[in-house]
Amino acid sequence: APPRILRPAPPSARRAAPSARESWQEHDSSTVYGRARSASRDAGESAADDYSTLDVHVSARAAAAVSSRRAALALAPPASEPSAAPLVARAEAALSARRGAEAERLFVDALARDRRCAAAWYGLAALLHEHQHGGLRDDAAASGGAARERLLAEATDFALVAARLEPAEPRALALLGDVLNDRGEHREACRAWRAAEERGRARWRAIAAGQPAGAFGPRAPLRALRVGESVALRRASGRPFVACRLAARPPVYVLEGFSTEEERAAIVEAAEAAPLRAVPLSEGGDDHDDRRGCEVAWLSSPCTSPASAWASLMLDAADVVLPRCGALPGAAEAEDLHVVRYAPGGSYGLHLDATFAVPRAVTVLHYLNDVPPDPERGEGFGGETWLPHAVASQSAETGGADNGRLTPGCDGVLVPPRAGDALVFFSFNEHGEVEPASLHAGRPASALKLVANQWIRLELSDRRGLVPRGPGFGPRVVS
Ligand SMILES: O=C(O)CCC(=O)C(=O)O
Ligand SMILES: [Fe+2]
Repeated sequence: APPRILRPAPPSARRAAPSARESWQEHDSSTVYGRARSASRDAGESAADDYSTLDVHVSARAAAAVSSRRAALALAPPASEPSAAPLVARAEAALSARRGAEAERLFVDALARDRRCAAAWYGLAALLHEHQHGGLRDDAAASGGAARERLLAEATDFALVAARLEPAEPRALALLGDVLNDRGEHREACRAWRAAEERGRARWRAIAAGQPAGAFGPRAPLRALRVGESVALRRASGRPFVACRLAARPPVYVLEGFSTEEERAAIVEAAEAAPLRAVPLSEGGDDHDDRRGCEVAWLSSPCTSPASAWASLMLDAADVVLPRCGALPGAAEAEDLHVVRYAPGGSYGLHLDATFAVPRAVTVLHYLNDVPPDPERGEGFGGETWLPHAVASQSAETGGADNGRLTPGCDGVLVPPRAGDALVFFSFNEHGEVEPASLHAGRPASALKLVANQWIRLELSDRRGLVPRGPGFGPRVVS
């Protein structure tokens, strides 16, 4: 899940002087963060998506910011390529490979060709947001204080422009929420997230309506397994593994022996060489991030690095879990690999991986090392992944003692990290809705714990992608 780091935002100059109006600018009202101020909205009562209009101040600031970036980059005037699309595709690949400076040039260049290119505005906002989190190798991680504020202010404007230009898309508003949250503008962040969810829900309702049964669930043969049953399979690469079903709702599986030692070693090595970002313990502000004592890094998906040592791991896993459903746009697309390294004692509190705006249909959590049980505290303190509400039949009620409390080891599913295993669970139910029982946690680790999250989306509308493969792939039953 994207980290949300909260720091108090200094009162900043939010309103720059408006400059000349361009044709793509429309509204001229006094707004903050792209919406008209009104008493009821300020009280947070309205969840209406009023991001489909754009204030002239915001658009003027965004245009000025792009122009000054363009000047700073000393880009030649746009000439040869008439279309922004190829530039955006290259920029997205550069961003995924953490080449921030190159991504910036390309996005800015794309906007010089087409000022209405939503993907470029969104990409620039994502880039700046990631900069301030230190998730890029370039200079950016160093920027703190005022520089950080400036980056986030620009990211706010860019996300608002993108949200206006693609009114059916949730991604820009989800990002806007993250950016505002980072600025300490929590109420505004909530509005943006709510509006993103509204957009996402409408989108998934429409898509789900046209799907055959099971489109959102596990593919065969995982689908047919009952809880407690297992089946011996082979990865497309030929490696044998065993799939075992752990819960019915949500569908939860463990794929035993799925990754190879070489793949795990390569992931760990690359993550340590990548800009690992610490998720701080509190003090200075990360009270609201429910991770403790861990660091995170992103590694490129096979889309941008088809030759990476973990590309076939991700492709094979995508193949095993989701049905290839022609009507569903981009089924089996994955984000970049999200590596988490927990120090002893590190943990990740209960959370959902998916929202309508961030439709992570399936989580494949690759365990990269063995974590021993805690000799004193026992179950639930060995870095297990816990899904407290997971149940063994569709109709079963969630567990819990008389007091209604759920306990690791008694309730739900508790999966110990074992090198090579992959935990698979589905965050969308058969109706294409987010499944609340997919709530999960990383329990306190007794020792160093390394995992890699592979999030497979129903649709991949942001910069991270995995090239879908042709028909004919999929796990083979070992006879
Ligand atoms: O570390 C774990 O066991 C869970 C990690 C997780 O849920 C996440 O990174 O989203
Ligand atoms: Fe998670």
